Amino acid sequence: METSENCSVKVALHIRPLIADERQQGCRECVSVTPAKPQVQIGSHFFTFDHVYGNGGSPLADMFEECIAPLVDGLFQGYNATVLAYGQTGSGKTYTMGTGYSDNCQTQAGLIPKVMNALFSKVETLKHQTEFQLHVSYIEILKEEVRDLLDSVSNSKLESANGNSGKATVPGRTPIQIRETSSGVITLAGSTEVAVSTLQEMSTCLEQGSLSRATGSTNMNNQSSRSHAIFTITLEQMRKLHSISPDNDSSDEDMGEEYLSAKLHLVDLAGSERAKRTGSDGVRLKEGIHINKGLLALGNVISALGDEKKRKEGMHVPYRDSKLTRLLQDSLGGNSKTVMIACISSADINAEESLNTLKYANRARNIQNKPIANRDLISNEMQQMRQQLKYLQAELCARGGTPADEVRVLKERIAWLEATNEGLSHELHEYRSRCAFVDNCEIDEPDGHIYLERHFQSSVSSDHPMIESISGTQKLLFMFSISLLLSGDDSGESDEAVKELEHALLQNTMDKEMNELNKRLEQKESEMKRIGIDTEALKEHFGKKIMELEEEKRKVQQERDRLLHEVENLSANIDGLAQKSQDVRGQKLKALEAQVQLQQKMKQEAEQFRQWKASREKELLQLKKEGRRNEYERHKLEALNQRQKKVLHRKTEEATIATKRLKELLEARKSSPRENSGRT
Ligand SMILES: Nc1ncnc2c1ncn2[C@@H]1O[C@H](COP(=O)(O)OP(=O)(O)OP(=O)(O)O)[C@@H](O)[C@H]1O
Repeated sequence: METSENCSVKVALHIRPLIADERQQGCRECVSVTPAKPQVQIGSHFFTFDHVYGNGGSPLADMFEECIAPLVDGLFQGYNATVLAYGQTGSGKTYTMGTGYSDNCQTQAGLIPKVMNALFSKVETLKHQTEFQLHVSYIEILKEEVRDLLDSVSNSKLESANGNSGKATVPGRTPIQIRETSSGVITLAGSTEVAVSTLQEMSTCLEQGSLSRATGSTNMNNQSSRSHAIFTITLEQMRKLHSISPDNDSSDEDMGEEYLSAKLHLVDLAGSERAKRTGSDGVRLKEGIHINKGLLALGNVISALGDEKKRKEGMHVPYRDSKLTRLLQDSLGGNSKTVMIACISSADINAEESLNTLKYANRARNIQNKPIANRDLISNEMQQMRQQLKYLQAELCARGGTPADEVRVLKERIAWLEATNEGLSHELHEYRSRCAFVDNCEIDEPDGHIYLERHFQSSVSSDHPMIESISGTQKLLFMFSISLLLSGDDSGESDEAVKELEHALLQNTMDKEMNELNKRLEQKESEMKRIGIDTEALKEHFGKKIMELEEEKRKVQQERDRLLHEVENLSANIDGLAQKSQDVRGQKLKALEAQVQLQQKMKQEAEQFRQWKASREKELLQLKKEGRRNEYERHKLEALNQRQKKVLHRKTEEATIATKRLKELLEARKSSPRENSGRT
């Protein structure tokens, strides 16, 4: 695949005009568009988007050409694309996308039908050079479940089961699973991919699927979409590649094939809604809750991706929070060119929801996608080579001259070099054959004339080193001999001249050698002389040096002895110090030991004291206890004493009374005999 380039999500705003219901309610428009600018104002808030359509902005009819057609073109270059319609319920998403399309109401054709038209007209123009294959799939996410809108079996079953289209999952049928390939591409396992080859076939798929989509009536929309729907067109192409000749821009050479594949997701989201306003309950309410949940997850993904700081910090993007965000993973922050169509109603009754949508869409503008052309590996390599070729051509242009000129010059130069090379090879060949011929001649002519001729021809120039070495008359003779030889004179004179020449050469060489030897001898003699003169001085010099060295040695020895002595002293000192420190350490140790013993003693004494104190306390307690007992006994005895005293007192009183009575009785008895005696 190609290297990616960053491209932000484009946002187009569609402002729906007031509908009949709203007019009846007396609603007013609350959104205004800044003239000639893609800017809107709602209350005190201003928002700028890539495009604004409706309500004073560009006409909605321009939306396809301005926003979507480039995506369709991109499909043919292998770029994935996504068109995403977002907005509150009843804001015009289905109207804009054209998912509610039917052949009978072409007037309201939304974006999808236009995409299909553009796609097939382009296929038609390119079909001669490219092989195309088109597939469509159509799914919806209803209550967090992915459903296949093109599965005729499930849909017919549904229809017969419900008497209605697409409202529940088919029992026994495996629900569509969302999978992620190793390269991070999101796929749907088990969804139907219908191969289509005509516009009619694709329209039928859209119409059939849209009929199967879950819709329902709410207070805010008669035909409200109750699910998020994704209509996906897959375009595969196999292109023939041709090289472009630099001379004329026509293609001339077949360069193999290129495979490209791209997907276009056309997403019609369910609208955000408030149960109070839609008046939904039961099933509708549950649907609404799921719809809002999915949209909230989408909002969180948009927030995470749209915040540059968070993005740079590599913050987690919660794609896995819902099926919707998982399916749109590539469309938001991934490999896709994405256009979001934010739909709002201009009615003041919807102002709050519209403001929310504008904020949501504004954040989406910050999302950076990384679209890449989906080529197979070989095609990709080819593409890179083609790009390299382009660069090289551009470089040639930059250096001056058109690439065609440059190429022509280079071609001419190559041709000239080839011709020169050929000439030189030819010459070489000739020389080789001549050499072979001369060698043969040498063998055939033992008198050596040809041999000499060959050698002297090459050395006939007077600045040849051999000739240079011959001086004066010899040189003249030599040159003369050669000229004789070369003149082809075959007489006895030439033989003599040759001999003379050889002799002269030999003599010359010997003279030279002799001279050389004499020179060297002279050199040696002068050297010997110089050495002989200097011997005494040298002896003296080295004697001095030896003395100096001896002196130095002596000094060094003295120094060494001194240092050794110092070291000994030091070691003795160290020993003394060590002894001292050992003594000090011993004393300290003793002191410490004494301290420790004292501490131990104190501890023991403290322990003994504690024990003694404990026993005394115990004794005290016992004594107290005994004292208390004694006290108790004393009280008891006192009480007894009191009681006994009382008894004694009572007894004493009784005794006194008895004594008194006895006394009385005795007195009475005493008096009675006297009376008796008196009577008697
Ligand atoms: N540009 C427009 N011009 C005229 N009418 C429009 C326009 N846009 C939308 N409408 C009308 O507004 C109504 C609601 O539109 P639509 O069903 O497309 O909304 P929606 O956003 O898809 O709602 P939901 O989320 O509930 O499915 C429809 O009657 C539609 O015809």
